[in-house]
Amino acid sequence: MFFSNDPLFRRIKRSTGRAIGDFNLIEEGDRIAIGISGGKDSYTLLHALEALRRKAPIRYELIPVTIDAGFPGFRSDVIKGHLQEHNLDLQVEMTDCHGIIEQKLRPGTSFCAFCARLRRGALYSLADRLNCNKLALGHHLDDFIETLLLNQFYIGRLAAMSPKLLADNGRHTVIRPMVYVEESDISSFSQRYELPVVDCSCPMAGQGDLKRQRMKELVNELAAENPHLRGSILHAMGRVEPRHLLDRTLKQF
Ligand SMILES: Nc1ncnc2c1ncn2[C@@H]1O[C@H](COP(=O)(O)OP(=O)(O)OP(=O)(O)O)[C@@H](O)[C@H]1O
Repeated sequence: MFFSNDPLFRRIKRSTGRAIGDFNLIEEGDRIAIGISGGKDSYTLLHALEALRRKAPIRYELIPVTIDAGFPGFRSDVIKGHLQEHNLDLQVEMTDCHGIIEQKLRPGTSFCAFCARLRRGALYSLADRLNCNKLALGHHLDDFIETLLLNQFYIGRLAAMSPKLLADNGRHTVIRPMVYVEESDISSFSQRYELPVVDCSCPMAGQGDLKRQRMKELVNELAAENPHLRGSILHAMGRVEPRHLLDRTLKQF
C-alpha cells in the first residue's frame, strides 16, 4: 500500500490495533463485513483494518459491503473502483430505502435517522447472507464523544456507543475499531490521499445533523483551550463510577 509508511497512517493503524486488543474486537476465524459508505471514515477504517490483517498473527476475513439506498446518482462505481485499485472486492447491495422513506416517513421523524435505521437493517441482512459474524463500522472517537454529549444534553441518559456490541438480532457483533482515532487524523488522511469520497445523494445530503454539528463545535472550542479534552472524555467513558451517580438500579440508596 502506497501510504503504509506514512506516520499519519501508522498512527491511525496503531490506535485501531490498540482498540482491537483492548476490547477483543477480532478473533481467529472471524468473517467481518465492513460497511463502506463512500465517506472518509469507512474508507480509512478499511485501509487500517486491511493493513493490520496482512500482518496479524491470527486469520480473519474482511468483506467490504456497500448499501445503495436507492437515491439517484449514488456512485457505488466510484467506491468499487477505489477498492479495486487496492485489490479489494466490494459487494454492493441495491435496496429501496429511498422508496420506503417516501412511503413511511412520519412527520417529526428525522429523515437521516430513519434512513440510517433502514441502512443498518440492510447491512445486517447482507452480513447474514455473506455468513459474516461481525460487522465493522467507521465510527471514530469524535463520534463517541458527540454521542455521549447529545445523549446527556437532549435525551437525558448517560450513554455513548460501544466499541463492541451484540446486535439486537443476537446474531452479529457490531465492532467500532476506530474508537481511539480522532476525526482530524481521518480528515487529514482522506485529503492527503485524495480518497474518492461520494455522498449518499439523498435530498438531505450536506445538511447534516445540526445538534451533532453543534456538539462538534463545542468540543473543538473546548479542545482549543485544553488539548487533553478528548483524551479525558475517552478515559471517562472507560471509568464509570456508579457510586457518584443517581442511578437507583446500580446502587442502593
Ligand atoms: N450506505 C452504507 N453502506 C455501508 N455502510 C454504511 C453505509 N452508510 C453508513 N455505513 C456504515 O456506518 C458507519 C456510520 O455511518 P454514518 O452515516 O454515521 O457515516 P459517517 O460517520 O459520516 O462515516 P463515513 O465517513 O464512513 O460516511 C459508516 O462509517 C459505515 O461504516
